[in-house]
Amino acid sequence: SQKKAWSLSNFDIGRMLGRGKFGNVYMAREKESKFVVALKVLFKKQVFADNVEHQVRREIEIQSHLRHPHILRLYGYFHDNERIYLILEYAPEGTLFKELTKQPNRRFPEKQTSIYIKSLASALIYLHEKEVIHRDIKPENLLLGHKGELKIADFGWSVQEPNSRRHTLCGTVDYLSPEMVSGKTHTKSVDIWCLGVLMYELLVGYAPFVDREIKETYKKILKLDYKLPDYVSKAAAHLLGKLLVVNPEERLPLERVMIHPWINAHKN
Ligand SMILES: Cc1cc(Nc2nc(/C=C/c3ccccc3)nc3cc(N4CCN(C)CC4)ccc23)n[nH]1
Repeated sequence: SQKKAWSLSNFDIGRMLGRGKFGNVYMAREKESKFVVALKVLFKKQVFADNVEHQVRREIEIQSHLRHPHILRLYGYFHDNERIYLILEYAPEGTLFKELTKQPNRRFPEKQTSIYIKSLASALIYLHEKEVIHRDIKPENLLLGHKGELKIADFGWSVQEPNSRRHTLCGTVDYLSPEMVSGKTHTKSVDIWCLGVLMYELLVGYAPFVDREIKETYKKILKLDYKLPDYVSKAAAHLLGKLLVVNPEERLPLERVMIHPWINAHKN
């Protein structure tokens, strides 16, 4: 809800948090309230050059109406001659990508992974109810709140962390679903595939179909060619087998993910 007309003079700008394809993200504080936000700056020249202006409008329109504990808030936006500014919720614990690299063996324990996956599934159910799909939920686009809770933070932009591990400009191909690799349109079910790819990456430390050659990754995706290390539990392997399914119609519905035994094992 764009109640107030914001401008740069309302904010003290802090440190740069990350470098995006269309501009950078800074910590900022609203002067009157001292409320800390993240300010995402998009350069109009870059946005128009890449002809994504309609996408920016759509993303702002969608994101500003979403209210969910695991989806990063967009509080408002404003622009000047050169830039568009998005006023975003500040997530104080950084990106899941960074947290993953800090873990022993660069992978999360199964209990922690199940908590992340359950949060994401509930956010995706909410998004699907609002007919919003394909939030590319890779670790670079997931942030952590002050209690370490997960927040989907993407606007559909491929954001490159300063030392991001994936250097393809359009974001990694590791998360592409078979239907997208074969150029079909994507439906909500693409998010269930991406949830499976993310679950694998958090448990193992790298994506299931990763390869040096993009063409090889595509082949592996289409053939469902991935290996499960033996330390992955049977229950986790069972859920992965229900998410990483080539036929979009056969993937486990998100409501079923929420009640899967592996997801709720940490309850007891
Ligand atoms: C939109 C947003 C970001 C955000 N918070 C943070 N973003 C990014 C990195 C952001 C980024 C942006 C563009 C491209 C790549 C990364 N890094 C962060 C790093 C943080 N720290 C402090 C906590 N440390 C454990 C890790 C480093 C804290 C918040 C961060 N809240 N809301």
